[in-house]
Amino acid sequence: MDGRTLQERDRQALSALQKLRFFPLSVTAGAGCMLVEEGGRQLLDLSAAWGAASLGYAHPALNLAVAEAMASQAGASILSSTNAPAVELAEKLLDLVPGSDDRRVWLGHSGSDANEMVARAVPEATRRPRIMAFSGAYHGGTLGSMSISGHFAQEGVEKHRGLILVPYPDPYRPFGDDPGGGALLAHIEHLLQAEGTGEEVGCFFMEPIQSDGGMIVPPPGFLSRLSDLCRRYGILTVCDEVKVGLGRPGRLNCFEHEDFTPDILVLGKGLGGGLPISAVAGPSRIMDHARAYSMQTLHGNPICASAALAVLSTIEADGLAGNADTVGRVLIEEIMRATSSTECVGDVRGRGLAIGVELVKDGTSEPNPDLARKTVFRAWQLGAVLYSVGMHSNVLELTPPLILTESQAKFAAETIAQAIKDAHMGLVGDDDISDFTGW
Ligand SMILES: Cc1ncc(COP(=O)(O)O)c(/C=N/[C@@H]2CCCCNC2=O)c1O
Repeated sequence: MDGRTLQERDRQALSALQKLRFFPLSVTAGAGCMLVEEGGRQLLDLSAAWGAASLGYAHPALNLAVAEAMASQAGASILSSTNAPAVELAEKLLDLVPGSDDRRVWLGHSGSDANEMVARAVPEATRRPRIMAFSGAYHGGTLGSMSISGHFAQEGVEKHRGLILVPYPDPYRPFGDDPGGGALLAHIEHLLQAEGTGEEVGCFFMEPIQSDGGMIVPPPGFLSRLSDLCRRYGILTVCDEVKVGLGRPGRLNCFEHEDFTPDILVLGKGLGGGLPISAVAGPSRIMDHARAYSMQTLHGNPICASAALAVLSTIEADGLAGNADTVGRVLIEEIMRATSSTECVGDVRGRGLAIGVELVKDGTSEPNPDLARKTVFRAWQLGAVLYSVGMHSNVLELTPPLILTESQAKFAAETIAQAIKDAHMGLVGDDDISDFTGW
């Protein structure tokens, strides 16, 4: 090309509207957990593109599945014709996802369109117009999914009429100073008891680990007790596992850690292994309540459905949920060991390979977003890719490919610890990150 770098061409050609940049990463190739950037440097990807590259990059099973699907392309969607990969994927998901009712699967492109469909279909099918959700939750970037989200990135968008947002149970910053979550459950029940409210709420959106809100793991038993409360009021539980599902948390479904089975499960990101596909599994009284109701031209295309089938079979065949559990424990332990002498790490938490490292002002629990931005910038300089999340943008999010090895986890921990120390010492200046606003 004309001598300009990819970053320069990116700035002059791609819209800023969809950029969430933390450092000048220009990717030219990838394999396994490694990304290759312009100029040839290799970096360890601890984000997997916000959890989408569940099998890492250029995985042979994915390559084969996509090539075979393309070679005999069975149409391009399931709107007006069906195809075997889409049907097989739906059957596979109904087999893998526990549930009692007669259920159906809806296939979409993204977590956003999946959550948007649920937020539209449940109120209409149940005639219960209100929705409950958690503050801090990121359920999507489309109007409908933003309207039922509670993350600051979705402020300024009109919320779903009658939306009730409640705090997420955060043992590190507990509601009512009750890390066990009992005070919060009482608060939620009080809201439901208010004049007929409980009967007006059709569903409650929840993440079993609140990811963009800060990789927050709820206290043991909270979601199971919340699920019981919802059931008492006839409220459907919608479990958004777009980022933390499909083996990432050390179990196939993250809700399995929480001893409850949701009425509706939303999947995305890692389902396609880097190709755009999402899925909703739910009761047929919701999922079949209308025809031609929530569709997009390429929904259920056989290429992405084949990719998803390859992802699911690889997760099962290679025991990737177990690998996430084992390697995730190593990663957390190594991060804790490598940062034990620093006072700016407030909390290290997670399940499997869904991990958050909360950065705070020394010796306090006060969020430190500036340190987080400079740490992820420094980590990139040192050869690791990770980003920050949280309602205070002070939590390092680790969602690496599920194929991460223990030795890569040890390198990751050392690199993260070094990046925190370097950033804390001032090796990254404000001008280094001025072009990279993050959230
Ligand atoms: C729990 C959960 N549910 C739904 C979504 C929306 O998924 P899409 O971005 O595929 O539409 C997401 C997306 N999360 C954002 C995507 C935008 C960039 C910031 N990082 C994320 O992981 C999510 O984490």
